[in-house]
Amino acid sequence: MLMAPLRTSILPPARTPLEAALWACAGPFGLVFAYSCSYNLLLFAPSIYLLQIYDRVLSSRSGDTLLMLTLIVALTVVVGGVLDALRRALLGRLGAWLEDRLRPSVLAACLESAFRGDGTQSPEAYRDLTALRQFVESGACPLLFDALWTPSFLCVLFLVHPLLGAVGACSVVLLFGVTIAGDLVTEDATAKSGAALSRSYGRLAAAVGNIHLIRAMGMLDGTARLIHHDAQDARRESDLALSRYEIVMLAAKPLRALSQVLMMGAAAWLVLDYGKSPAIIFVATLMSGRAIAPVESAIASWKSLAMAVKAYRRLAAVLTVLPPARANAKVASQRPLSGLVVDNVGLKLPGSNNFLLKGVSFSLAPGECLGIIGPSGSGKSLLGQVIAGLTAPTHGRVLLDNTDASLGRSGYRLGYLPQDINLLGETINDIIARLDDADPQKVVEAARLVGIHDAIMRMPQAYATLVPNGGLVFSRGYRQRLGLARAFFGNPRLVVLDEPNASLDYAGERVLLDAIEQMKMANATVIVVTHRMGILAATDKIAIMEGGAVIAFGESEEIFERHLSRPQVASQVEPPGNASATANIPAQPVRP
Ligand SMILES: Nc1ncnc2c1ncn2[C@@H]1O[C@H](COP(=O)(O)OP(=O)(O)OP(=O)(O)O)[C@@H](O)[C@H]1O
Repeated sequence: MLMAPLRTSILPPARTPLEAALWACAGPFGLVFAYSCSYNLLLFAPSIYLLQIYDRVLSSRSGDTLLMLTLIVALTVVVGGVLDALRRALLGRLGAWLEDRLRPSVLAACLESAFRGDGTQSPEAYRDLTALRQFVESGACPLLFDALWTPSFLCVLFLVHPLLGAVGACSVVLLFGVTIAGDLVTEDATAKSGAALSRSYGRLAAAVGNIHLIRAMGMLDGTARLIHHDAQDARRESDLALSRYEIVMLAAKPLRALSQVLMMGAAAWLVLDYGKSPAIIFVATLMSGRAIAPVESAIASWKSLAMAVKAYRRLAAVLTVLPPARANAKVASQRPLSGLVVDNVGLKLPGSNNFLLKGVSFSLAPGECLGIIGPSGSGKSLLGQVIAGLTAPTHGRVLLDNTDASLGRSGYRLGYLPQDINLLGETINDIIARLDDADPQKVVEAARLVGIHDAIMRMPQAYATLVPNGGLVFSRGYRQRLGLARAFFGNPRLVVLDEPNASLDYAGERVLLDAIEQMKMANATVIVVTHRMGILAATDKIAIMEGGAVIAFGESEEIFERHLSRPQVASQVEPPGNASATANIPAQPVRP
């Protein structure tokens, strides 16, 4: 019951998932605050006990009063201990809840941020979530609540005598100043150390991902040296931060001892000159101890507080790039099919005036297949990526059934086969089903479509066979077929295939032609980027690209008639490995 996060109607609407999660924690945090208030109130008990002993017990010499007072104070100490344990347990569970609640949003935001080209921040932001949980769970949090009571203890000192209050307040301010100074002098080195450490982790992750290449090319030592240098930089900067911090903190201990001596001296002077009860010496010492303790503890946990604040800021920043809510796939599938419209699409790199794609416009009906051909570097793959929604165009737009298709906003299931096939997933099933918990029958259908079902069934665990190293163990042709099965999986509305037959043999290419025909029959719009003419037999339209622009577009027959030579059409599917396949594409722009 304690952990049921509250979200009451009096709270203003939260804008980000981080704010929403923190608002939801308001109730449990309030409870921790209440426990802390009770705990700190109970800390006054020993001082009152001392005053009572001096004022009542010693004068009356009453053993019963002493026993009663001692029992009451013992009870407050026990209750205080229980409250302290309760608030720590509550914070522990709250930290875990906060992390679980935020993880999906933070992961989505990290991946989106990587997609938008700011991938360096992603792993760090993901680690920040753990840092935030660790801070909430740590003892630093209760100390913050305790520190709120420092003014109350100082007030009591002022009430006893302004001189005692002044000594206590000066001690607190000086110790707090030392803490701030410690943070300021280490800020720069700590930031540099964190950046170098992130760099070394990033390099290690990249090295692990490319370990075969690194070993084969003899780059192991060089890679290890780079990572080592980054780690050394990180340690050097963190040593620098630590030594600066320790120098500043050298002042903290004597300052603490001095404040105690001054407090006792001032209290004793008040007893001598102003006839105050000797008990105020003990009360003053106890109260100043209580006022200074949270500040002193905060010195120890200042670092974790500062780091938690930085982690919070980074998380808040990364969560602003959350992907737009996915369009409802059900609604998308109910939309009337009107086809694909590529409207004056242009693409240029940031800070450059060089257009990689220029004024590309065409439209395709549902169930039509377009072949994109052209010389190397003409922009075929880039156009495929823009149509598939992997890259947003800087000019123009791509509409699928009258809905913006850029960055996957159409809500449709899209199929994409990249040139460099990266098979993500632990098993064959994962790879084809795109890591989804999909109907096994649909996975089998996709595998059958590209003709690899029998080969999969011959594997030791069929579709559950583990695929190590992203499928690098498989032949290129087999990986290409797995990539195709993944692209065709789940009846996609739009399929973009970049060089789908580059590694296929003659039989594989025939199967691919059949698969594309089936996709067309299911009303999918299919785009094929290719250098090899055989696959063009499946196309209804062909676009020829040159220098980022479409220089010819039309019905396949017409394009073959006007721009490509007949013999290749006649063969329909040529034997694989025909290097002269693009030889008939005109080198000079030809206007349709
Ligand atoms: N991320 C990028 N940054 C800068 N330039 C890029 C980027 N991606 C592609 N290019 C450039 O855009 C141009 C078109 O590249 P693209 O890969 O689309 O060519 P292509 O026609 O598919 O070539 P190929 O047939 O060899 O695959 C090339 O000059 C390429 O160098």
